Amino acid sequence: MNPEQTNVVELSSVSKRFKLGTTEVDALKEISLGIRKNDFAAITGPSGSGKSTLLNLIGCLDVPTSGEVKISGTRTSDLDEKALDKLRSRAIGFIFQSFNLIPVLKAVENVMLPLQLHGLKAQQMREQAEHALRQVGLEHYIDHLPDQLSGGQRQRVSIARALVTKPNLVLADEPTANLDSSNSEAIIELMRKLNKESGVTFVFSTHDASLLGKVDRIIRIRDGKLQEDTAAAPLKKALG
Ligand SMILES: Nc1ncnc2c1ncn2[C@@H]1O[C@H](COP(=O)(O)OP(=O)(O)OP(=O)(O)O)[C@@H](O)[C@H]1O
Repeated sequence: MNPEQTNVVELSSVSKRFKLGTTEVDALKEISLGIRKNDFAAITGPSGSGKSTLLNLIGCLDVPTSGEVKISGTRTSDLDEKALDKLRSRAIGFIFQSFNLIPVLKAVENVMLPLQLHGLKAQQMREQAEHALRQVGLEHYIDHLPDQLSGGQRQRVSIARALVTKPNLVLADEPTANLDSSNSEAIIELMRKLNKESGVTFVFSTHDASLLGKVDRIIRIRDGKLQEDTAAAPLKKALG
């Protein structure tokens, strides 16, 4: 079997250089890795090591300076902005550390938002949003506004919003950074349950070493370089 067929996203020798005035920062250097279907993976590394930059490239929110990104086998450099937008909105869900909920919209209305690009009727959007809120255990908070919810509940709403379009891949940049330790664990356990039950691939970044015991795969970066990828370990071992 061609291993690429099972990869949701494939990065080949990807580098990212930022220019700030006359200064250049090599945020990522020659990273090659594949995100496989059903992965439950954490990207970890010190502050400034390139975690957010890597997630942004995996999610096609940014483009590499060199190297290649493929989504489900399609080279993203072959797509125009409109095609890339469409691919992103259908295939990838995003979760942010600050939740990014709209304060004047109820939980269910926040979750309905990504469906507006999908040409559904209002009733269908509402039913799908309510289903996503049930999946994250918020069936009793459907009509609450974000400021009537705790931090952990707000992050659950944003997980429901990421899942409502039924993406193959959900990316989360430091999803637990604004939560206390018990809520952080609960959010990772919820993502893991959704990963096991619905087969959604999850990749999230974290500083928090205590969460790494809960993932199947650790992608560790340092100074923009891939330092460790536990998914690659068995292969290396097998090759001696
Ligand atoms: N838009 C940008 N312009 C210039 N430099 C940037 C930009 N985005 C990131 N960088 C630089 O790239 C490097 C990697 O940043 P990145 O945000 O990916 O790290 P990180 O590991 O996510 O950090 P943290 O854990 O603190 O969020 C840093 O040196 C950062 O200053």
